[in-house]
Amino acid sequence: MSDPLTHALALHTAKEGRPPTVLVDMDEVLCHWEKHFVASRRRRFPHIPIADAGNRDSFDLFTGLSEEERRANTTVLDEPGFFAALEPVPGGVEAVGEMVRAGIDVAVCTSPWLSNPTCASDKLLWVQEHLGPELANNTVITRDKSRVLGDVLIDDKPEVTGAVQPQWSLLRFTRHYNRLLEGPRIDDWSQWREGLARVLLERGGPPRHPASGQLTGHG
Ligand SMILES: Nc1ncnc2c1ncn2[C@H]1C[C@H](O)[C@@H](COP(=O)(O)O)O1
Ligand SMILES: [Mg+2]
Repeated sequence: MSDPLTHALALHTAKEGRPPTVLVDMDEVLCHWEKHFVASRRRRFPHIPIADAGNRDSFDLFTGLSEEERRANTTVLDEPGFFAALEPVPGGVEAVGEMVRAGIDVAVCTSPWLSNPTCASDKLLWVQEHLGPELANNTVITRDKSRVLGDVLIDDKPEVTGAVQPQWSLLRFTRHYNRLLEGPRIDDWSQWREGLARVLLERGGPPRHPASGQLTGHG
């Protein structure tokens, strides 16, 4: 008997006539954005206190801050090179490689910090360096992930919304600001197989013939 992911991939491929497309977020999913932010902020502005990474309840960095704190945060986030220097989240690079080897169509899907002049190119450099040129080719940089086609989006943002109804299903990557929300999640990359299998199986109905769209296995 096959494991749940192999089973889910086979069902999806039989129904859709193609393997699933999995979109993978970068900040706080593939790379440690918050840790780098807090360290840079303490280095640049040692006199302005900031909570340790992992201690904010709100996703929004600017909620309830003084003008001085806002300016300090913006200065750090706007620094050229900030987004190329992030450490990988353990297991993420390996998980993406395993997905590709399992035949999954993987694309990186990430939002830029628009006021940082090198953010988008730094994100591409990060993908190229850690995941290789093929994944760099398959990287979507957008402020609106609802417009990106895919079956599953792995993301830490509490609610990923945009201008249209997304086609993908969200598989949450657990972080402190999303830990109380309902829905499928993985707590770290060691859980990606079970998490992805669950979301794919929940999305799939009975298999359909790829060419005719007819239900299969019913006489
Ligand atoms: N936890 C966060 N709080 C505030 N802003 C964040 C957080 N994680 C990422 N960001 C910023 C940094 C980037 O500009 C975008 C990336 O968003 P993502 O949803 O990870 O693509 O938002
Ligand atoms: Mg993120």
